[in-house]
Amino acid sequence: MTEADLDLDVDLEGEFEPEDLQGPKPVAHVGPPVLVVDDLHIVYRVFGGKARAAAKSGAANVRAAKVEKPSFVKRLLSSGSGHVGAVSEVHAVRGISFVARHGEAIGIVGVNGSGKSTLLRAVAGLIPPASGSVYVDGEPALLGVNAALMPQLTGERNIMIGGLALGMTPQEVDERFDEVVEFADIGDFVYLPMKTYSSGMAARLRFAISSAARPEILMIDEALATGDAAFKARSKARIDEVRKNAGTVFLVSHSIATIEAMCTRVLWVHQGQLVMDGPADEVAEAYKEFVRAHRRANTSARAGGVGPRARSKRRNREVAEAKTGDATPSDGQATDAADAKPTAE
Ligand SMILES: Nc1ncnc2c1ncn2[C@@H]1O[C@H](COP(=O)(O)OP(=O)(O)OP(=O)(O)O)[C@@H](O)[C@H]1O
Repeated sequence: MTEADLDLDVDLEGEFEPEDLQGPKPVAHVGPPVLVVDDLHIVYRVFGGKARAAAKSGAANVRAAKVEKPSFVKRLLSSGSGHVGAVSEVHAVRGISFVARHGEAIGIVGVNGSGKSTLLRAVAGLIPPASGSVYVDGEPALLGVNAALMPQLTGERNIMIGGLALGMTPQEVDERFDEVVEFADIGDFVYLPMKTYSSGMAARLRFAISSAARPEILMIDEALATGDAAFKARSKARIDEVRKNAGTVFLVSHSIATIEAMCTRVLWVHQGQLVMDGPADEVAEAYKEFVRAHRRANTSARAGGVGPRARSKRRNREVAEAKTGDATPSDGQATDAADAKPTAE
C-alpha cells in the first residue's frame, strides 16, 4: 500500500444527495448472536512473485514465506528466472474478533487494502482461516461487485446461477425473476450476455440477485457504489427490510455517507486489524477525522517537498506503530493526527 493509496476512494461527503438520506437513521433492534468471529487470521500465499521484493515493498502485511530450497531439477528448469518457488504471504486479516447479532446492519470501513473484502469473504466461508474461527447461525449470502457471474451468459442465466449459488431453489429463482430484473432496472438487457452490460448495470444485477435470496446474513461489497440515486434508495429500503426481518447486513463501502445512512454499527479495519467497533456515527466520525488528517499530512508533505524515500520511511514508522496499536497518520502532523489515530480497543 502506498501512501498515495491511503485515502484513495474514501468518499467523505458521500454519494448520497440529501434527499436520498430521507427517513430515520437505522436503529438496531438486536436479537441473539448470529455470527461469532474469534481471533481470525487470513493469510494469502502468492506464488511466483519476487517474494523478497514484495516483502521489502513496505506493505505492512506482506512478507516472504519460508519455502523449501528448490530441488536441483527445479533450479535447472528455472534457469534464468531467478525466483522459482518464491512465495509471498499476505497477512490480510490479523486477529479480528467480534460478535454480530440479528437485526444489526454492520458497515466495514478502512483504507484500500486494509482487509475489508477479505474479512467479508472469510465470514461468508469463501476463504479458510489460517487460524481462528467463524461461527455462523444461518446462511450468509455474499455476491459483491467482484462476484464471478459469467459474462458470456445472459443476465437471465446468471440470475439462475447466482440464485442457486446463494441457496435458492430453481422454483424460487423463477418466482423472483421479475422482481430481480425490476430491482436491477436492466429491462430487456436481461436477455443479452452480461459482457454487454455497463459496470453499473452489472453491479445492480449482482445486488438484486444477492438480496433476492432473502438471506439471514446479507453481505454487500461495494455493490452500491455504481448505482444512481434511485437505485441507492431502493437498496437502502431492501437493506432495511432484511434487517427488520431480523436478518443481519454487512456492508463494505468507501462512501462514509452510505455507511452512516445504512448501518447501525461500524467496524473500522486498519492493516488487517480491528481498530474500532461501535455505533455507526461514532466510528464514522473517528474514521473521517483519520482520513482528513492523512490528507492534510500528505498535502503538507508534498508542499514541503518531502521525497519518496522520506515518505517511505514515515510509512514504515506508521506501520510499526500500527503493529503496536499506536498508529498515527503522520508524526510530522502530530497535532492534526493525534485526534485521529486508530487505537486498538
Ligand atoms: N487473492 C489475493 N491474493 C493475495 N493477496 C490478496 C488477495 N486479495 C487481497 N489480497 C491482499 O490482502 C490485503 C487486503 O485486501 P482486501 O481486498 O481485503 O482489502 P480491502 O480493504 O477490501 O481493499 P479495497 O478497499 O482496496 O477493496 C491487501 O494487501 C491485498 O493486496
